Amino acid sequence: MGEAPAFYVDDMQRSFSNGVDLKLTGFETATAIGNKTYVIGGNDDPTSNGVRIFDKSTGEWVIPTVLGTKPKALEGHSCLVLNQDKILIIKSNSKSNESVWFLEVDTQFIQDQKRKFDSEVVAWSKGVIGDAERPVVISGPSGVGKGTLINLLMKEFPTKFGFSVSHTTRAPREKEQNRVHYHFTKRSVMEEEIKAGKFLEFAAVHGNLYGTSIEAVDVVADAGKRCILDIDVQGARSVRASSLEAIFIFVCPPSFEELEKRLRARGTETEEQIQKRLRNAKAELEQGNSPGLFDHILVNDDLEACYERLKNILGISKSMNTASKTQIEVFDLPVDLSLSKINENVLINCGPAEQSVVLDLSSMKGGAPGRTRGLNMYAFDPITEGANGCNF
Ligand SMILES: Nc1ncnc2c1ncn2[C@@H]1O[C@H](COP(=O)(O)OP(=O)(O)OP(=O)(O)O)[C@@H](O)[C@H]1O
Ligand SMILES: Nc1nc2c(ncn2[C@@H]2O[C@H](COP(=O)(O)O)[C@@H](O)[C@H]2O)c(=O)[nH]1
Repeated sequence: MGEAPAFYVDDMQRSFSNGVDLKLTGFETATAIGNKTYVIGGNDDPTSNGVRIFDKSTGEWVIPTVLGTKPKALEGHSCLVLNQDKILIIKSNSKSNESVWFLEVDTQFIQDQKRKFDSEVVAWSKGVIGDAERPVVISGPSGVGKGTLINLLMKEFPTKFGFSVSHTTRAPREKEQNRVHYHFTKRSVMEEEIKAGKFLEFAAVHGNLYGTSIEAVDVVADAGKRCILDIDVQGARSVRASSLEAIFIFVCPPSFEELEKRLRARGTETEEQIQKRLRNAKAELEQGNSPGLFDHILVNDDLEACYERLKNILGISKSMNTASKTQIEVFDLPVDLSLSKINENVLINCGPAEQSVVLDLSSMKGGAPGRTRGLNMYAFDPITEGANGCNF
């Protein structure tokens, strides 16, 4: 069963932790793990960013750094502690596919971030019902044709793929649009955002800062699309070390001379910038072969042939554009619900008049920063199905 939290709520909806009034407001909940009580939700107070922590050992409140994209309008919800390192949050009065969230409070990722920030850190990840397709990281030297290949893919499969719009401190090129090709950003602003933990990865590339925000990847996932990231080799290494579980593809030119020809023919860089990019390309081509980093090496010789090979790697064909996705059943969750847990199953009790819902966590993977995928959710009638060998 779910662990009993070390707080209680009196008749006046006031929660106490070791005798201290937590002064819960509105839709806030309090969940205790060890010495800490996590107060979640409420009226989107910007100073607490939706999470505040009462530390019983010091008797002090702590406002943590909150990473990841938090749920919108986190009003009524129920919480359950999982593995003492994360809190499962089920939003009430919501669609089941939007209802499952995790707040990581002491996972390996959080422990690493706490060391980095030298302060209290928590991170949101959205629960995805079913197994969303793995994001695709495409790397390779400047001018090799990554953007050209990605454009072909997005044009042919507009409903299937979404581009992760990076941040950069470089100036826009003539036809580049802010928020479409990049989020063009001042270095000082981007540095602040990096410090605030908003980036999945970032790197200094050809003298500018580039980075993928957690939000850029979440926006694509929220649109139900498979995310494509066009990032350099350093960025690929960081993503490899994260929980994103992407497919990594390195694009090579047929020769160094051909790479230089393409970069010059594109006509977007000064001679000095071209020289810098070509110098960096040598190092990148060496790193592209680092063991364990890239899953596939793609030589972009003939564009059409290379594009076909890319589609093969991604396991797609033209017919997939129209093929319907496996439908996941969507339930309405009521205003009042409660949670209990047995083994890997969470029972979402929806009240006597409603069918209950089971959230099966056994195939759960991923996590912050990103998504927690592989969840299974189905309606459950405890009266008729309880006797039929279900796990409850
Ligand atoms: N297979 C190919 N054969 C010939 N030209 C190509 C091929 N692929 C791409 N190009 C051309 O090479 C140039 C560079 O391509 P592109 O801008 O896509 O490179 P990129 O890898 O995205 O570069 P960057 O990392 O600098 O953004 C473009 O002018 C493009 O039209
Ligand atoms: N680590 C990251 N690298 C990125 C990101 N977005 C783009 N890039 C890489 O930068 C170079 C140069 O790009 P350009 O648009 O200035 O030609 C190229 O290799 C891109 O792959 C990012 O978010 N993170």
